[in-house]
Amino acid sequence: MALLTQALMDIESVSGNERAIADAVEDYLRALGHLSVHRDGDSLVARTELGRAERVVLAGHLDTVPLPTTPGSRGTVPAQWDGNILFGRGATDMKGGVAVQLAIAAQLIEPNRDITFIFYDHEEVEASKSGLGRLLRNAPHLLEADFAILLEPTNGTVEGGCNGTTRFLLRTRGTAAHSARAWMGHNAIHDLADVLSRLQEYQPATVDVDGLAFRESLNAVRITGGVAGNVIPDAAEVEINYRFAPDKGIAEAEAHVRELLEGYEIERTDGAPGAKPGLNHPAAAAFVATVGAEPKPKYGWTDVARFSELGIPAVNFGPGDALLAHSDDEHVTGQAIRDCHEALLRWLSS
Ligand SMILES: N[C@@H](CCC[C@H](NC(=O)CCC(=O)O)C(=O)O)C(=O)O
Repeated sequence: MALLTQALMDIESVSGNERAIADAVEDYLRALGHLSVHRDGDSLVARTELGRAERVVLAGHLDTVPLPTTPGSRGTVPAQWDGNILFGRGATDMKGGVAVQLAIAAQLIEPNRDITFIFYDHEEVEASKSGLGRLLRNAPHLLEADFAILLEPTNGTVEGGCNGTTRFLLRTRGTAAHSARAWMGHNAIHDLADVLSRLQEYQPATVDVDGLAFRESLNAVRITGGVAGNVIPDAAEVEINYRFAPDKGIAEAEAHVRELLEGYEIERTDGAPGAKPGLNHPAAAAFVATVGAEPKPKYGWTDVARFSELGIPAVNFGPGDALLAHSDDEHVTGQAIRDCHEALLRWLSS
């Protein structure tokens, strides 16, 4: 399984560049012969059609965040082994999970529930580009199910629900002038100092939702401004990302950010609501009991939100430590991948 993970990691698939990995996954699924396979762009749906009483989705995205830029980082492509630890982009988020999906697709010809395997593009970027969203528009019938498991990294436990995420552009405007005569202008970059200190002083909340403690985050994630080394900048822009607990929706999250940054020009550019854990739903509760470990909250955003919106109970359960996701040091152990695989295999064949 770790070698399958490595093979997937060796195919660079930063969001927008999923064609090669989708081709490889499609060839693999079609060669199995027992699944009905549907391709939509760089997303794939492969289903058993056994007429079982229940259908479960096992879903994972094929894309990754960009490769690290710091020289010497090990969370890059191709993957590399250090002892029994596999380093590289996508190790935790989430090619280990995709490898588990593929292994189960090959091994379980007669599972106890029908399985819909979904592999999709463009998860790590703005919600409007999501391959899963596109699948839902183009072929909603293929996604129908009683329960969904997202193989996002959860380190041996179930992570319930997910935080919501929303992004904003805050703009300041000044007056351009020669930087040797700065008093003739107004520096738009300097105006961001107040914005940055409000963000730095902000104390993010931890919100209890259905017994799980969701930690929120509010951060500047990108900053731009300035046209030349001798011009007072007349415009500057900071991108802000707010991760908010699933007790609130996008409108409430937006109002919170606008209140904190009152007085500034702000545009909301993206937003995806979170999902409450829903672990008291019978299907989710039964799965949590099978896994056996104490469930935790999912701090990142995942497509459990999309399935929950569709009325399909969903949880996160996949190999690797989410704390390493998107880091320059992304890695996963072979054991973590095997443990996740065995737990799912047990649940789908007992
Ligand atoms: N449309 C969203 C997509 C963001 C998805 C990404 N998810 C993860 O990293 C899950 C891994 C984890 O936290 O366990 C995210 O949260 O950034 C967006 O626009 O941000």
